[in-house]
Amino acid sequence: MSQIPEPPKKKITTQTFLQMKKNGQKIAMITAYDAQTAEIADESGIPSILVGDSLGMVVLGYETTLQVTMEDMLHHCKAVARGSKNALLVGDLPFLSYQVSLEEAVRNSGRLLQEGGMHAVKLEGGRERADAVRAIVSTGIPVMGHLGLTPQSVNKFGGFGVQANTAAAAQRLLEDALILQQSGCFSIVLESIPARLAELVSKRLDIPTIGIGAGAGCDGQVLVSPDLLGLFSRFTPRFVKKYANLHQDIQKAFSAYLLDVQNGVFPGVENSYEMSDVEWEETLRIIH
Ligand SMILES: Nc1nc(=O)c2c([nH]1)NC[C@@H]1CN(c3ccc(C(=O)N[C@@H](CCC(=O)O)C(=O)O)cc3)CN21
Ligand SMILES: CC(C)C(=O)C(=O)O
Ligand SMILES: [Mg+2]
Repeated sequence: MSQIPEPPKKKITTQTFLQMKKNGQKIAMITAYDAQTAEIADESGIPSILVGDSLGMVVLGYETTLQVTMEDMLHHCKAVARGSKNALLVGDLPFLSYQVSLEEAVRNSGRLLQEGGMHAVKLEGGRERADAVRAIVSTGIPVMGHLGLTPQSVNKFGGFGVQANTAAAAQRLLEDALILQQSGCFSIVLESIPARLAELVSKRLDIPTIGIGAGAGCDGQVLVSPDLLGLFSRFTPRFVKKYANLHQDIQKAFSAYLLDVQNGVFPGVENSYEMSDVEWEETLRIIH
């Protein structure tokens, strides 16, 4: 077999995102919250990783994303940054970190880059966040928008249901998307909206849309990694496709380990350490 090394994979930037849309190349993104997952994503050639505030629901055990803090996000952003080499890293701004003032929005975005090792930030909302987007982008920090089902507003929506499924709401979402683009966003997540609306919005925008529950007409897709791995099982949104059944696999492994321990089958000699007979004889001689 030839031993020609693969050319080093190039670092993905926000410019790559824009170029991929121009070239009609679909953009794949997954969430990650730890170094190990980020490393595997990188090995797989996934061009972009989102450290989502879904962290709160899939890793930390909260019912919603509202409890997630900047400190939580930074802790996991740092881990992902340590595990990733080439992916464009986007950090979610948690609830209350960008809404109170433009100063806080810039400060907290900067922290995700300076301390967290991210390359860009994501925030939820449309026209009401245009000033925040402009302030952050003017600092040199790329911003990804997020429209449709914005989970930090779950208490306003009354649940995690589909959004923008009326003509008026669809028109408003398109307007918000155009405002976010105008305000300087390099990309927008479209979550849980009708597929044909997402396709229309994607065609109207120059910046790439990244869909989750928004159909095949988006410029890219994002999924929560424990969802696509079949690891998270408290609920499964319609938009999730499971590419593995890790929940079941891990449960089987744990059960097998439990049985082995109970039956004295584990550890075997192959999992144990020994000392030389000479040292052992000496040990028995000096201990009583
Ligand atoms: N594991 C996980 N996956 C996600 O995609 C995700 C999170 N967590 N946490 C943050 C947000 C919340 N999201 C959610 C959460 C629940 C539904 C859901 O239950 N959807 C149902 C319909 C619910 C309804 O109509 O009220 C579905 O069948 O799709 C969808 C998106 C998306 N994000
Ligand atoms: C679902 C994605 C878009 C997200 O915002 C998250 O993981 O927090
Ligand atoms: Mg999020």
